[in-house]
Amino acid sequence: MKKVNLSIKLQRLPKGVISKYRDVLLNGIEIFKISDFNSNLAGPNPEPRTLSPLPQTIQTISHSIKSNSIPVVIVVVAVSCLVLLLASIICIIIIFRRRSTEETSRERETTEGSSLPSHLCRYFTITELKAATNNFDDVSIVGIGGFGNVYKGYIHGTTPVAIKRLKPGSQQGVKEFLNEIEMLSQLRHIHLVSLIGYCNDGSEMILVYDFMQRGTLREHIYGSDSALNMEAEGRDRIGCGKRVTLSSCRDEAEYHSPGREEHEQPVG
Ligand SMILES: Nc1ncnc2c1ncn2[C@@H]1O[C@H](COP(=O)(O)OP(=O)(O)OP(=O)(O)O)[C@@H](O)[C@H]1O
Repeated sequence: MKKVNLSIKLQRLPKGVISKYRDVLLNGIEIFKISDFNSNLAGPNPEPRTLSPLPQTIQTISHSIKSNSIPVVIVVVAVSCLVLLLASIICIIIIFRRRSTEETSRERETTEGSSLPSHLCRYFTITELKAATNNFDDVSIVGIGGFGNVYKGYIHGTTPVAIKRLKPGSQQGVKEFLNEIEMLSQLRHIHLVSLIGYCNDGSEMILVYDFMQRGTLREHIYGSDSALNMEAEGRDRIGCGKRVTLSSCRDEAEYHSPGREEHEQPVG
């Protein structure tokens, strides 16, 4: 039998430590023999476990703190899971909504522009053109023609374009709009302004051209003020000159639609 010196120490609780056993008196001590793992009491005592440096009371307190914090941890984890779940649901809803909106607008674009040659020139949405012209701000207007206001806008942030927006009650209508798109999207010539694209969202009819920095042929030859005060005779001459220019263009152009109305083109 292994001899072990046993000692019992009685002392006051350290300051600040609260225990429900504070007033307990030591009446007696019971000493037990510890059985081994086979419940056998015959052998020597097993090696005593190294005691924790903390007194039992402190262990009890820390244990009670631990057991108190378990529900808090559970609540925190549960709330975090709930928040995560809600966030994922919201994300999924947003993604689905965005996808369905994109699909709807794509469908609208294809149905509305189905009769138009979208493979030859680009289809712009009204949102893109609003962004390009600062919501069709009057400050962006560079000219007014028979079709409507012509705005200077920027696509891809830097590329300047002329945006012709059909005004309500314009003399030119759907037929001219379609004719312009079909003809100009197939006709490319160095001396003719290029049609980049169009927009037909809702009731909008908008044409997007290369922006001609130096204005129209008329403005280029006569200046913008003189063009406004031109005599009828002068206008006729320009009309004639225009036809000459266009007929020479026609010879060089890749394609010319026979139904195309000849009119003045801005110059590059
Ligand atoms: N591609 C362009 N680049 C720069 N300015 C342009 C462009 N197209 C038009 N403009 C400006 O807008 C004004 C009006 O042009 P627009 O072609 O609409 O008039 P229009 O000659 O009456 O033709 P239409 O009758 O076909 O509308 C022009 O005088 C010009 O100042």
